[in-house]
Amino acid sequence: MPAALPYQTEPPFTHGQAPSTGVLLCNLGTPDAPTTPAVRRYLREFLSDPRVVEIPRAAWLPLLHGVILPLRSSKSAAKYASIWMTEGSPLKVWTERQAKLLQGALGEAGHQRVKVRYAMRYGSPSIASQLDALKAEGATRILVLSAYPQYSGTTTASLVDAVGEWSRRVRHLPELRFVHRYHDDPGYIDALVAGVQAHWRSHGKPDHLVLSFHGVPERTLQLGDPYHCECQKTARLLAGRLGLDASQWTLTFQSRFGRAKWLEPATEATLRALAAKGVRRVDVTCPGFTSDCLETLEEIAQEGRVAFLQAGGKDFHHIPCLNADPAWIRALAGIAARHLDGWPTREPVSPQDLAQSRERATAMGAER
Ligand SMILES: C=CC1=C(C)c2cc3[nH]c(cc4nc(cc5[nH]c(cc1n2)c(C)c5CCC(=O)O)C(CCC(=O)O)=C4C)c(C)c3C=C
Ligand SMILES: [Fe+2]
Ligand SMILES: [Fe+2]
Repeated sequence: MPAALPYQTEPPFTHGQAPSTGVLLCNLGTPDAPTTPAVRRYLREFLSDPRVVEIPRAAWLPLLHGVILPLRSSKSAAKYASIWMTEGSPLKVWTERQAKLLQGALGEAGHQRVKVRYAMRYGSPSIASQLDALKAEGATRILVLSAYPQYSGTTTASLVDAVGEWSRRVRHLPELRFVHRYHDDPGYIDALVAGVQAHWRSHGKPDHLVLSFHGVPERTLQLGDPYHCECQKTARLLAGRLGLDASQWTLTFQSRFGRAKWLEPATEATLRALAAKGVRRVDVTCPGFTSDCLETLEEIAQEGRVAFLQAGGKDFHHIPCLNADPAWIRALAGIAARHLDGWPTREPVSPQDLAQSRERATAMGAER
């Protein structure tokens, strides 16, 4: 028996039929429901990714399956239940809206033939299913747009891995491009500035602004991950544009996981220290998260608030993420358009040409 081909059978690209370009907005992923089994499934997939947990598999997997999943799934499910929206998980709700709005914004910017979809690295809709869908819709070029403004091996590189996994079973691949970072993109910074200023117009200014980014193990910095540096740059640009001097803001890292040392200063410890120092009002915003999610709505807006108030602070504000803010959608469209512009179009052979080639090959075979 001949070995089975690793490829699926594919129809030829549909020549000249719109749309020929796809944009895939990729975010981290989230459980399908705020229940223990759904969170367990999600965490199992997420925390089994060697990009996320860089511990030798033989040591990590027994710990994950024997301790972490049994203990964490129900605790995390309760946290998810506290932030769940009628339409679903906030991360997914916002990412889906962003994709829809991005479709419109790209159309207005002259990219009418571009089809936008969104996907999740873990959970659904999977990256593979959405790449299949774009290809079936005729996309001969696909721009993979990360929802993370700052590059990290733990997140951005893992999106590339998932696309690579998909490509291994595809014969006629679309051309692929990746947006790895936009931590200092002027449109992104402008949208962040406008979001903070709008909050301050309605609620007045705080004594101190905390810019909280998701943490990663400190070891990744020593090993060459640019994430720490890109967070610093985003924070510097944002604070500068807000006219804050160094004493008025702090960059922190949240969401520590496990026993290893993570990037510091930690958000919660900083909130407690600020309160202890006599800071009465603190505002926290999370520029590295483009959508509100568990980490911003529960860890910051709920747990962070309690930590600050318990330590003696008087007033705590969580400034929402960019979500579906029109300035952000414009920025996202600008980022995508700059990667699409100048991407030369070379349509694959037409179905007619393909049929002729096949006929010719068959005829030559018959002559021999
Ligand atoms: C080793 C663990 C983790 C690393 C490294 C990590 C990096 C990292 N994560 C984000 C963005 C998000 N993380 C979210 C949730 C989340 N993160 C971890 C662990 C690591 N993250 C866990 C276990 C969880 C799940 C929730 C929990 O049980 O605590 C989310 C929110 C997802 C949601 O459904 O709302 C986001 C977003 C970044 C940007 C990052 C590295 C730069
Ligand atoms: Fe995370
Ligand atoms: Fe968290």
